[in-house]
Amino acid sequence: MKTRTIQEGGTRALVPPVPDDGQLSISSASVFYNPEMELNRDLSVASIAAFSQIMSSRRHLEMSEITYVDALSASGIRGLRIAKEVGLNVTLNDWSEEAYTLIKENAAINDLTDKVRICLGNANALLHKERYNIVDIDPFGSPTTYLDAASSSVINMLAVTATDTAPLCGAHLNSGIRKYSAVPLNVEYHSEMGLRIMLGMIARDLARHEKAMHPMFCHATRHYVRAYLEVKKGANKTDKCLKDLGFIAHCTKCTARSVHYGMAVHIPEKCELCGEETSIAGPLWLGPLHNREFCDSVLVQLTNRELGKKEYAVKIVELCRNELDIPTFYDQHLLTKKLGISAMPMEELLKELTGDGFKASRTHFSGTSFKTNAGLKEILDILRRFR
Ligand SMILES: C[S@@+](CC[C@H](N)C(=O)[O-])C[C@H]1O[C@@H](n2cnc3c(N)ncnc32)[C@H](O)[C@@H]1O
Ligand SMILES: [Zn+2]
Repeated sequence: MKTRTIQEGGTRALVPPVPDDGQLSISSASVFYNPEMELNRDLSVASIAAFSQIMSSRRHLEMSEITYVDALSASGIRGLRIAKEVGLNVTLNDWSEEAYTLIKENAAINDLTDKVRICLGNANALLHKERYNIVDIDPFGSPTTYLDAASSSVINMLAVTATDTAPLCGAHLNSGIRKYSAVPLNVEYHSEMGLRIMLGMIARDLARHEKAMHPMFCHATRHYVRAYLEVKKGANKTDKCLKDLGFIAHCTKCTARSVHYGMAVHIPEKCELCGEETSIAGPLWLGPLHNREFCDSVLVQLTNRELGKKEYAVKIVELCRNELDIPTFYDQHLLTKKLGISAMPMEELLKELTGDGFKASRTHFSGTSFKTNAGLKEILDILRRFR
């Protein structure tokens, strides 16, 4: 296979050349390497390092005693970075023979041959057979077909990427329903919707194995969503976790929304504000997306490392750290456009909301979005005040 050398963080790797048309697709390269995912992998290194450090100090473990698997490795770059830059006991798996050969070469050029285990086989077979402290599922497309096996395998942390943003966000509705056993809505907070639909699915998969999840840090970009979830075993913990599943009722006319916790709940059919019929999304995850202390630890890890996408990564984690635990956000531009007035500076808007006694924060989802516990009516009153 023709290859070129790339460097991410402190790790080098041989990867397939960029296709002639510059378009990356699953069929254009025999082994998939996506340079756009460097940010995702930089954040993985920092997040998994932060989590492993917490584990190692709580349980008096050496980093090399903590097991990590990248069940879908491709060139191996993700897992090799975790081995080299974090020092965990890493297993890399892929079912493609070409990927397997390339991972071996990449382990060798990083002096990791004796330190990592490389497997050729089906990710689900491996994960149903073996237990790992940290399980990473980073597929091309939807992670759902790996979630049962990953839930069976995981002991402490599950990290999951989904790149099928159109089904997740309601743009391809039937595909979303088929893959995630849930109804997403293509609304202005569709990126958060996608993340919460994926998390809802993961919570239900883990629950079948009597495991509960606690999101530590989750983020969405235009091309994917990614979640780092602490996992705990036990029926009671799992029952408690499932209480954070539910539905969102959204009014497509005025954009008011209400959240309804539970799997069998009564959801009002009419918008409480304008009386229009609501659309229902779910079941999805309504609980927190981030743990503040964990985000602080990830920030320390990012600051202390040489990373290609460090600046952007820090910005995302800082925004996530300060995001309110509220399941939807508003887009200021959409609201002011509807009102026919111009938008106010975001800091001003947040100051007005907090001045009126509400909580308010920016979000990492977009520069024009904000979260608040104020109702739509109160938000519109503030925007009109500043027209
Ligand atoms: C998106 S790539 C992985 C990218 C990699 N995690 C990274 O960060 O660069 C997905 C890989 O999964 C492999 N794959 C797909 N289905 C699989 C399965 N059921 N078992 C094992 N490998 C599989 C493909 O061969 C491909 O190399
Ligand atoms: Zn309404």
